[in-house]
Formats: sequence, structure tokens, C-alpha cells
Amino acid sequence: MKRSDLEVYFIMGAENCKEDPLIVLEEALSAGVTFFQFREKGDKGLKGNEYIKFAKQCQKLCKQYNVPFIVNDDVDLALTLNADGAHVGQDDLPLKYIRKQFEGKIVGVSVHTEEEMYAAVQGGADYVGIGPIFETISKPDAKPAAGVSFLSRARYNFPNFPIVAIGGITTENANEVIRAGADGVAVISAISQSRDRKATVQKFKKLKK
Ligand SMILES: Cc1ncsc1CCOP(=O)(O)O
Ligand SMILES: C=C1C=NC(C)=NC1=N
Repeated sequence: MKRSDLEVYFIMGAENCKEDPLIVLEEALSAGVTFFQFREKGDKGLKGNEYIKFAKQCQKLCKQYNVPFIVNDDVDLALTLNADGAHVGQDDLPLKYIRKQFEGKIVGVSVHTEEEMYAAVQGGADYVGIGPIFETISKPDAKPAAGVSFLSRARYNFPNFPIVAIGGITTENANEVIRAGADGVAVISAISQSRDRKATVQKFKKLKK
């Protein structure tokens, strides 16, 4: 995994889409998103065979566009589908255990403090997700928007470690996040609910490093 793979990191579940989620994903992939995270959660989320079928369809699209297919939280699904990796939160750890299960695959970790960042790097994470940077509408239980201060500190402490920023990121505020040191932006609503997905993704791809 390269740091540049994190440039435009699309995250989506069926609940984030007003249109057919597979059409939303295909449009995002053809517009040039560089990474995809399957994040199907919440009580309205698909369950059982529907859930697995939807995940496989998303994985198939990612394969067609040669974009990494990462599963959020559901480590078992990631292993069952032989996904390109998993993204886990602090309550999904211990990382050592997950790292072993995903030899040669991508393991991403959400971090909110310097201790969590240090533990993620030490534990062998391939990248960290830092946020929410701004207020988000897509995660009801998100921590308060933290701004870019922790992001900048994480970059200062780990100049070469892959970092993606997340939370309320739009084409308007994305430059600030890149300037603060993120390698890329992880986005749900700005892409899944965009009126012009292609234009939105293109704007995210032109961010000034
Ligand atoms: C999954 C997650 N983790 C922190 S904020 C967030 C949601 C990001 O969604 P959006 O890009 O729509 O703000
Ligand atoms: C909470 C999250 C933080 N960061 C990323 C990349 N994905 C997530 N689901």
C-alpha cells in the first residue's frame, strides 16, 4: 500500500445512498476514487445473505477498477471475502491479533490520541484514519469535530506514516486537511450524496499537496 493510495478514500454503505448504491459506487470508481471501504452498519443496514451479497457486488466493482476493497469493522466478512483488508476502530482491537489474521493485507486503524497513534504504528497498522476533523452527518456516535490540530501533531510525530483524514470533509475544506499533513481524504456524504460525483471526485484528486 502506498501513501498516495489514500488520496481519495471513498467509504459507503447502502444507508448513505439515495440512489442505487452499486451505481453510486461504480460512478465513484470510474471518477477515480483510489480506495474503497465497505461500511454497512446501523439498524437499517443490510443483514445476513443480503449483506454478504451486497459486499461481494461492491468487491467485484472494486476489482474491475483495481481499487483496494476494505471492510469496516467486520473482520470475519473481510476474511470470508478475502478482501484487500480491514479497517478497525479502537474497540475492535487487539491489533496484534488482527494483524496476524491479515498477513499481507491492509489493516487500517482509527486513532484519536497520540497514544492510540503510537500503538497503531507499533502494532503494524498500514495506515491510520484521523477524525472527525469537521462536523459529520454520517456517524451519529462520532466524537466531537477535532479540527486539524491532532492531525498536524500526528504528521509531525510520524512524517512518513500513511494518514487519512475523515469527518465532514468536502471539496471546500479538503485543502486544509491536506495542508495539515493528511495523505488523503476519507469521505462518505460529499461523494455518495454529490449531485455531480465525477466533478466532486475530480476536485478531491486535484488537491494541493
Ligand atoms: C466513519 C466516520 N468516522 C469519523 S467521521 C465518519 C463519517 C464520515 O462521513 P462524512 O464524510 O459524510 O462526514
Ligand atoms: C472511523 C473511520 C476512520 N477512518 C477511516 C478511514 N474509516 C473509518 N471508518
